Amino acid sequence: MSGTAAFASTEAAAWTGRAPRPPRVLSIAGSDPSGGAGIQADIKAISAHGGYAMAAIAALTAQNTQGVQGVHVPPAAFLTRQLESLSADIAIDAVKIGMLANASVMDAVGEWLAKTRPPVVVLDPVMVATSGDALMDADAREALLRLLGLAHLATPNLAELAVLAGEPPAATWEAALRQGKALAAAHGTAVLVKGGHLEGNECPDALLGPDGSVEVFAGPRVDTANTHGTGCSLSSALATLQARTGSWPASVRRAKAWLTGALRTADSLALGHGHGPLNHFHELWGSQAPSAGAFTRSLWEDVAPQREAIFALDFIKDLASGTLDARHFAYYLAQDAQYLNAYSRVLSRASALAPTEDEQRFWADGAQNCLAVELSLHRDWLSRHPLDVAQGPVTKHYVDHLQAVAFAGSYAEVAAAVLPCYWLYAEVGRVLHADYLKAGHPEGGHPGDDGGTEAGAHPYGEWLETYADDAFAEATARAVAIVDAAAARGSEQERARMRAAFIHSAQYEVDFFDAPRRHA
Ligand SMILES: Nc1ncnc2c1ncn2[C@@H]1O[C@H](COP(=O)(O)OP(=O)(O)O)[C@@H](O)[C@H]1O
Ligand SMILES: Cc1ncc(COP(=O)(O)OP(=O)(O)O)c(N)n1
Repeated sequence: MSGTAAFASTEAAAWTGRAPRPPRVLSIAGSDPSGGAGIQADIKAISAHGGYAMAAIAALTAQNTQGVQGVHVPPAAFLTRQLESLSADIAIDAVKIGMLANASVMDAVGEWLAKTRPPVVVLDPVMVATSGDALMDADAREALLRLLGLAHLATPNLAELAVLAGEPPAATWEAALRQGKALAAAHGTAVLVKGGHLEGNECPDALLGPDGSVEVFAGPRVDTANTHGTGCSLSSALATLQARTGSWPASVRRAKAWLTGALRTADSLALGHGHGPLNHFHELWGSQAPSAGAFTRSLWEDVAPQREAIFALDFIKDLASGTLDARHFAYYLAQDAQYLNAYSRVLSRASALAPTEDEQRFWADGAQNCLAVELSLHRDWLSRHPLDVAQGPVTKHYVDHLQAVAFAGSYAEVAAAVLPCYWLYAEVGRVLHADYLKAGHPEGGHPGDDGGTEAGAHPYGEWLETYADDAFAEATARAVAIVDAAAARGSEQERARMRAAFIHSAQYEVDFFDAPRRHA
């Protein structure tokens, strides 16, 4: 989706906490006295993302982790009084809307929004609690749709999406995306389709623009029953991050990484007997520093969707089978040469920031190797497959991201950002090389120096052999260990930034392998 370039620069500012002042974020929602969802969750999520939280209470509930025992809706006119008191005095940077129980409350909020026009409005169309209890009157759909037109982003779960779309609940992710696209186009509002209620190991979300744009955010499904308030917390985090970064994709990426951490550590709160709350302040409260290897193991698990995506790419499958279009291969090499040049500079930055001489030397060696490989690409491959290509969009975005981290990030963050290039490349090399040998190709059974293909030889055999290089595997193991050590020394917040940088780079690795098919 467009906006990725803008994302690279604004995101770094958001992550380094250099926003000039906290955005003022208003939640208009219902109260959950157990603190897991509603206003209480919103205030925590806004605060966790550096916003100043305000709240106008649209409903009171009696609820706990097991269900909703009662709902009281104050008169809509009193909600209007709360809203007008606020906007008469305080400039509001973002609004998150949650539980609005009936049409008159929705219309009151709609009137105030139309008058006030806050710069960011996120609508989480709460209808039913995780426990299954109804939180919205069944006849309020039309009023909710009117409100949708006043929001910049709506964040329905699959059941809510179906109600808004006027269709049965989507049974597949593809069907949900179709419903989300139609809703976004019909109301001129971006829609975040959420995969929380899907089955399987993955938990994707997708940002659908009213212009038909689609950006999918992969994420692992966390195995926990403590999911009370995920939708409330996500939408509040998004409103706050959007006010800080001005970029929806950047906000979704960051909020999702945070939410995954909040779910991962939710069980440690051990609250109630039903669906307990998320750990909103997992980045602030910290936990014990991770034990050796645990941090990078969790990173590896985080990027399971990216690893899977790489091996599902036509580029990788065709490279392995030898059927890859020579033009695509040449494009890949040309981009790789350009990438390596920039990557070398980022490794030099890691070297400059390194806390020990040993690590300083390790990254400096890596930087030098990149330049050597770049040179050999030009000498050995690009001279045989000449292709005059400018820097492609994926190369640019990947390099922008790395440079943003190198410019503004700590040593630990830079190390985490450069790690996927080592680790995923080594993994691809390991798997492709093993398949290559399994298919009966002998070591050294590659084309001659003239670039011609000998009968029966794999056209990319030489390439695949250099891919599975023992020295590179060793360097990868060392980079992994360095990242673990840096994570153990860092704070919980720094580890969260490391994780975000790592996941971000891993996604660019996928895009990089897919770029020849899209741009060659
Ligand atoms: N078990 C889970 N593991 C990881 N992410 C989850 C899990 N459950 C929900 N999410 C995420 O929480 C957010 C809310 O999603 P969802 O549960 O679909 O909506 P709601 O909370 O409104 O019912 C989404 O970003 C979704 O991907
Ligand atoms: C007051 C209030 N607002 C919203 C909800 C919904 O929260 P939950 O059931 O956890 O569902 P998501 O927030 O995950 O959509 C609620 N229970 N109470």
